[in-house]
Amino acid sequence: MFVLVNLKTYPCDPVAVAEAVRDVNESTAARVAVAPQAAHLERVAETGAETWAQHVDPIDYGSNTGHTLAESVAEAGAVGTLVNHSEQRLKLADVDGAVRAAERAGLETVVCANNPAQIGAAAALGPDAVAVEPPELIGTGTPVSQADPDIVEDAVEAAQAVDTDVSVLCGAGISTGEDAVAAGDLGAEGVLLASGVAKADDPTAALEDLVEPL
Ligand SMILES: O=C[C@H](O)COP(=O)(O)O
Repeated sequence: MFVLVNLKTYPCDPVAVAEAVRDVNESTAARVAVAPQAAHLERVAETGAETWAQHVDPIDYGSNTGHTLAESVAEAGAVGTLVNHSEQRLKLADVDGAVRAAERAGLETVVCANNPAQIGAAAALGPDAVAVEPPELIGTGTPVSQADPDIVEDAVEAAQAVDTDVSVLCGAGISTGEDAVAAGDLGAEGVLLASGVAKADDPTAALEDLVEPL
């Protein structure tokens, strides 16, 4: 199972969390990665943790002030990127453009979406994976895999109807190993989570608990 820890803009120490991700990744069959803010990518990647960007823009080199270029995050050490996170929504054409930009830079992609219908549309754009996240559960500590299992199963069905090569992750409120196992039982191949680790008093212990049954 893929466990992707998004640090958002939480006031945690990104290097300390990345070191925990690196160490936990070595002790589990799960694949564990971390997505820090763009400004922290290089320092996080230097820890040896698998490092993802939180966003890239649908742009190429040129006059794009304030945008995030896929090649630059790859150069900073990212191996993948989220696209269209609920907190960084894009128009459909821009989701497509961001996925193409990420591919151009050799980045793996996870396109986020709110519901199964959007998951089908996202899967049609050919990312490596999609992640279904009901916005109302994000940051609540109420796990989508237990509070709304139908949305996960329907998202898996919607993605597979479009492209069986696209993996499905789920996110929102995931914080324990039990939540992640429930996600796997519903057909998800991974989980996308944030507050359960980034806001934990002891991120290493939180991660160890999360991967323990995986
Ligand atoms: O990117 C992560 C998701 O938005 C889930 O956030 P959360 O684990 O704090 O609910």
